[in-house]
Amino acid sequence: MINQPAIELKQVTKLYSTQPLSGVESISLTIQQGTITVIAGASGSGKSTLIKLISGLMSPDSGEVYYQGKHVAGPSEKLIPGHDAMKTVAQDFNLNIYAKVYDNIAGLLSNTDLKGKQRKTFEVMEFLKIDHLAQKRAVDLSGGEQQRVAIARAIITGPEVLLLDEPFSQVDAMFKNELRADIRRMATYLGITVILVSHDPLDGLSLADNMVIIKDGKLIEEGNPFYLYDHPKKLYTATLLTNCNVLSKEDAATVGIFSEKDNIVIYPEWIVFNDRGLNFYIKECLFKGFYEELVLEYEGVVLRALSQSPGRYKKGHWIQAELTRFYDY
Ligand SMILES: Nc1ncnc2c1ncn2[C@@H]1O[C@H](COP(=O)(O)OP(=O)(O)OP(=O)(O)O)[C@@H](O)[C@H]1O
Repeated sequence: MINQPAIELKQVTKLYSTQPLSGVESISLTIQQGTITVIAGASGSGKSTLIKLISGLMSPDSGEVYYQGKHVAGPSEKLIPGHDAMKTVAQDFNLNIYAKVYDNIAGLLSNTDLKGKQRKTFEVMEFLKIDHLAQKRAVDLSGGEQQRVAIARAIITGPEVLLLDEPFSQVDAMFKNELRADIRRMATYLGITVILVSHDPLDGLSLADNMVIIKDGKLIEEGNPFYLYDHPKKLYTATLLTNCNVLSKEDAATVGIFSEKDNIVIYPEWIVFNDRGLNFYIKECLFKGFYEELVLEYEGVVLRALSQSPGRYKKGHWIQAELTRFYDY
């Protein structure tokens, strides 16, 4: 059910004794049951460490992880590490690559009820649209198909929480959309709480109920993706979620924005072409399909703007553009 905390992290710290120290520090986070949480951050920011801590595959140095109000036991407290209600799909998929898809999935169920085992395996394969691949060896599948088999293996035993480590890293744009839809179906129809980590937050914008931004092992900001995109409290969030322009206060003043803060952020879509704006020189027109990115210059200050009329503006021409919004940090 939505709006019941499934997972709670209280001041969780796990530091590796590297120089400088790395890991995660003092992370407090609440994850509601049946929701999709996307943990986004650059490579090395601590995302994989965080999901290992949540699922009990690693113990925190300090702080506590709770699942449904109960302490999550770490590897030293359990014979088989990992919380029984949680399953992780790691980046390497962990498949038996020379075995058939069917056996990769069915092999996780016991043989006490063979008919039930077959039925359940086909149910899960159908749910993930891989039933036609049942007799193929995993090694002969595409990366996207292997990913689905890995997810099928993870959900066949009915976990309550599914953790996905970089599920979008090896798949093309078309498959990303299908994968997003599958993840949403698992949360909606199976009631699974999904936590996924991605170094590219744009992968998660349309999927996440809650987005968590981490940087250098610290939780920077979290919230609904729409709100985070539109009202980032931190410069880092703005630069991670958007391809924004970041100006110094001096450059901002040149284009008519006055602030005492050091960084002035202007999203490309906040630059509007009308006759109220400054007269910019068009340095570049970069065709992107249904839109164009224009690189504009005004007295040495360069800004990227968007045009939804490809072909309309030309490199070397001039254009009037108004900067309608900004944030300062
Ligand atoms: N077992 C370990 N021993 C020492 N340092 C580690 C260990 N595991 C991770 N680290 C370091 O901790 C930091 C966080 O690593 P982690 O794998 O959690 O980050 P990540 O955000 O998942 O990165 P990526 O996106 O590259 O997978 C990195 O600097 C990494 O080098």
